[in-house]
Amino acid sequence: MSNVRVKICGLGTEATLDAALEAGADLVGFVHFPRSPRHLALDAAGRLARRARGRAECVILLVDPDDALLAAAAEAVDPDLIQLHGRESPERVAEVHRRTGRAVMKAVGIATADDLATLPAYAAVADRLLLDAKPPPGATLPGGNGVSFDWDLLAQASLPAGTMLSGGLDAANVAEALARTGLTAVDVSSGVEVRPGEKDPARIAAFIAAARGRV
Ligand SMILES: O=C(O)c1ccccc1N[C@@H]1O[C@H](COP(=O)(O)O)[C@@H](O)[C@H]1O
Repeated sequence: MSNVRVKICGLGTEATLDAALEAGADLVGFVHFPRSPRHLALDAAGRLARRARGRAECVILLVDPDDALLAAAAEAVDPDLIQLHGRESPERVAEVHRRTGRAVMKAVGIATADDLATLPAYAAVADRLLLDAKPPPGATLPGGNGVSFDWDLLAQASLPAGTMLSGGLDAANVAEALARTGLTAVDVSSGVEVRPGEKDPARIAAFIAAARGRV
């Protein structure tokens, strides 16, 4: 599917950012969450975002940010999208949009069919939804864990256009994930790394080619 939109998340260097842009990434993500091996200070994320400007949408990933962090991230990174990957309520998602004037992508963890019940409330206030696996027991991160959820749960769900699929995707499974869910947008972090936090240009290119059905 050549119209598939791809986000590469957790980029941390100019070289890997350039690799993602050259391979045709539609969105590039920068993680600001100190516990993550992909954590970037806001000024570093801002430098990479300026490098990508005009070539891809820039996303700053935050987890349960307070108002001060939101303002600092908007100022330093000037993101096209703020990805909220914590326990933000629908009311908080709406408030983040109102306060920053930025588009907001809300990540929602999916483990069982019950989790789909929360989606309409988020869809009403978020500019985009991103569906991720819930963290496995003992995980210290709310995302970026390289684990998938049962894609077939989405068969009965009515999802807004542009909803992104994430969680444990890689070049070997992304085509099947797209086919099974019917979604047309994907996000990857661990699946294009050689070790946590270290992106691999060859894996980034392979992932984007596989997502677009070019292999
Ligand atoms: O990537 C991280 O370090 C991260 C930290 C905190 C919250 C979310 C994070 N990443 C997001 O998690 C999903 C799935 O990642 P993976 O491909 O399974 O590793 C993705 O949306 C990332 O943006």
